[in-house]
Amino acid sequence: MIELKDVNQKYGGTQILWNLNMKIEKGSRTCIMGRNGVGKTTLLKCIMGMLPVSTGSVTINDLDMTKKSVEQRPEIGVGYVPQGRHIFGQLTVEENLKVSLSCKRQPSKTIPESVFELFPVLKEMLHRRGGDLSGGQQQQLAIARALVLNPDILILDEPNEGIQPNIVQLIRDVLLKLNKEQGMTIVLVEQKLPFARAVGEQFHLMEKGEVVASGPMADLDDELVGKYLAV
Ligand SMILES: Nc1ncnc2c1ncn2[C@@H]1O[C@H](COP(=O)(O)OP(=O)(O)OP(=O)(O)O)[C@@H](O)[C@H]1O
Repeated sequence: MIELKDVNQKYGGTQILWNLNMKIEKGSRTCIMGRNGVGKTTLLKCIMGMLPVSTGSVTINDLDMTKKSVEQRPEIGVGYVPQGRHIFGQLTVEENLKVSLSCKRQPSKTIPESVFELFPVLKEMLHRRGGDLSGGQQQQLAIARALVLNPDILILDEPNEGIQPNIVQLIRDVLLKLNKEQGMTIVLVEQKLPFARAVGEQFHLMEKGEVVASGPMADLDDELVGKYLAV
């Protein structure tokens, strides 16, 4: 389980997260939602150790994550697909995937075949430079790079931004499959309601750095959508 208790976070003098509390159950599919700028990416970066929390606690399976480095997250079984993908444009698809293998959790030096079963285009593009791939292919690579380490928890920050509909469907199917067949916990920051509803079982809705509503996805009704998501 991922648990955040009374988390405050500041960029310099500007406070972004305010006494934020959130629980994400093991094996769940959870969507974190909210309008632009409410602090969703900041929250994920705090979970990933990319930003320090000012006060409060972040635990994963009862381990205090505020004391662990970014590099220790994969060993604990946490995979991260950042907003904007951040693949290495000058490296080939194969090299991008192998970068992850340098992490201790994966004893093998071979890219698991399972990532190519999920994203067959990556096998075809294995020797192509990351920077030459389309946006949709880059996103598949970014997800595959996290999966190479066989995480128990996969955290994705708006994986569908600027992606064509057939790849959005593929990503949806992959996330559902990973959750159903491997029990992988899926944590998704998502602004698009249809995708969030298709993937998420649980939601947390954020506004101005706080969680304002949480529950099963069926409880995300028109009133909440109108109040906290509509633009
Ligand atoms: N490096 C930074 N320095 C200062 N302020 C920042 C920094 N990064 C983000 N912010 C501010 O923190 C607030 C929350 O940003 P964040 O990216 O976490 O929101 P978000 O909900 O993920 O938004 P989006 O949906 O647009 O990605 C915004 O007001 C943003 O301008």
